[in-house]
Parts: sequence; structure tokens; C-alpha cells
Amino acid sequence: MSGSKECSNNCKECGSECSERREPKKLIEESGTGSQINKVIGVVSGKGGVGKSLVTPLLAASIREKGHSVAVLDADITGPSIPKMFGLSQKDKTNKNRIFPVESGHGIKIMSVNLLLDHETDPVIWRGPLIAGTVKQFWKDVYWGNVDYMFVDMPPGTGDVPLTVFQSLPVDGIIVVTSPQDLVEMIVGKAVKMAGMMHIPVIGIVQNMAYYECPTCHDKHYLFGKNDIDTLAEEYHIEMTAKIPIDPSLAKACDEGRIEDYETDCLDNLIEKF
Ligand SMILES: Nc1ncnc2c1ncn2[C@@H]1O[C@H](COP(=O)(O)OP(=O)(O)OP(=O)(O)O)[C@@H](O)[C@H]1O
Repeated sequence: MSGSKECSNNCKECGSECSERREPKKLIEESGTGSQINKVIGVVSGKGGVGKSLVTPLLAASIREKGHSVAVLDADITGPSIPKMFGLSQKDKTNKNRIFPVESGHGIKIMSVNLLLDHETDPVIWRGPLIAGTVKQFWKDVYWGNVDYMFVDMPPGTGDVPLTVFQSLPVDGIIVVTSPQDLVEMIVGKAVKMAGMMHIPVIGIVQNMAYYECPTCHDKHYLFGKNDIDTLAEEYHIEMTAKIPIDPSLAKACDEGRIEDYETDCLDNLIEKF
């Protein structure tokens, strides 16, 4: 406290809420004992239905394939689809004090509210503070062990949960997922500006369902228009972009819970950036 012996006059490093505080207190929470998480990457989208929950497992699986230890924290509490993508229905192994993540076939550690519910069709009808509290609990109370890269799959938009994640978790960067449509500039803009306000760097933009490649002639068809995501990225000074085509075999892999088996190099340039 100012004036007292202990005061270093450095409010950034001090947790006291004294009357002379000049800087806001840091809200970042430590991960729990036994969890050593090296990098935290948020996967966000300005709106729902763009395939964000498909991009998160694709990124996680590509990094895992390179030999890193990877985790996915499903922060989409009211619309969790991560376990289904990995074909997981097994309940987590909790004991009195600890929640353990469930491991996918390729060894990705996963925690999602759907792994805690009795039935995956049970709806989560909770108010904002409870939802935000659950996300923090996933961060603090799950025994993650050693993790090189943790991906946080956020609910769409710029609401309560993204705000909680940005304030409470040490997020190293975000990836913005979008789809080709006229509204893209406005939607991406909101997500990018929110990250800027929270001082979190944007690693790249992924455009899902960017085109369809004809299996016979290999021509690319831009079914939803040819939105130029690279120009948009340039406008916001974002170095990396990636495009995922519409691929029926990708949809099949999701439906069958085999997303880890789907081989693609379309996210490679983004992954190199990590
Ligand atoms: N590029 C693609 N090619 C084929 N199918 C796709 C593609 N992207 C998404 N899909 C299909 O759409 C389904 C929904 O994807 P996902 O759960 O990621 O998105 P969402 O829930 O609609 O959106 P979001 O997670 O952004 O709110 C997938 O299970 C898959 O069947």
C-alpha cells in the first residue's frame, strides 16, 4: 500500500485494493496445481454457424500430429460440440477434488460440459455468471498436466464468455473463424477489435467453406461468393490466413466423430506461425 513499508509503487505487480491504486488489478487466474500450460489460443467467431467448432479440432489435431501435447477447453457451454467431433461420450474421471480431461484417440486432452452431463441432449439453461464460472473452473480445477498448446473453443460473438476468457486466462493469441458472406467484414471486424481492446494478438483468420473443389476437373467453385479474406486481413494487419474448402468427407468425419483422422494441409501456414 502506498505510504506503507511494502509499497513498491508498482500497481501492476501488486494485488492490494488500496485507496491509492492507479492501475486496475490483474484478473488473470493461475491454472490449477499439476497443470502446466504453455500456450493458450482462443478460437473465436463473430457469429455462429461458421464452423468454428470444426476448425478448433482441426487445428488441435494438426498440432498433435507434429508431436506436441495438446488440449481443447470447450468454452461453448450452451452449445458444446467438441466431444461429438472427437467421438467422445465417455464421462470424465472426477474424484472429490479433481476433474480429469478425457483423452481423444490421438491423445488430445478435452474438457467440455457435455462430458459432465448424463445425456448429451440435456440442455444447459444457466445464467451468464454460472456459465462464465464454469469456464474458469475448467481452467483452474481440471487436472490438465503438461500441455504445449491449449485451444479454447469460444461461443460465437463478443459476449460474456469471450470476455471472461480474455480477462481470466493468459490467452497468447486468437484465431478468428469466418465464412464467405457479405457481412464478413463487419463480423470479423468486431472480433478483431474486441481482441485489440483486450490487448490480445490476432494470429490469423480462417475462412471456412471458402470454395468447393470439383473432384473431376479440380476447378474451384466459390459457392457463396469470392470474399477476399486476404485483403481484409491486410486491412487489420493480420499476417496469416487459411481457407478450408467445403468437403463432404470432412462433414462425414465430423458426423462420425473421426475429425482427427481427416488429413488436410490447409491450416499448415497458420500452424507454422505457432
Ligand atoms: N468445410 C466444411 N465442409 C463440410 N462440412 C462442413 C464444413 N464446415 C462445417 N461443416 C459441417 O457443418 C457442421 C457444423 O460445424 P460446426 O459445429 O463447426 O459449426 P457450427 O456449430 O454451425 O458453428 P459454430 O461452431 O461456428 O457456432 C459440421 O459438423 C459439418 O458437418
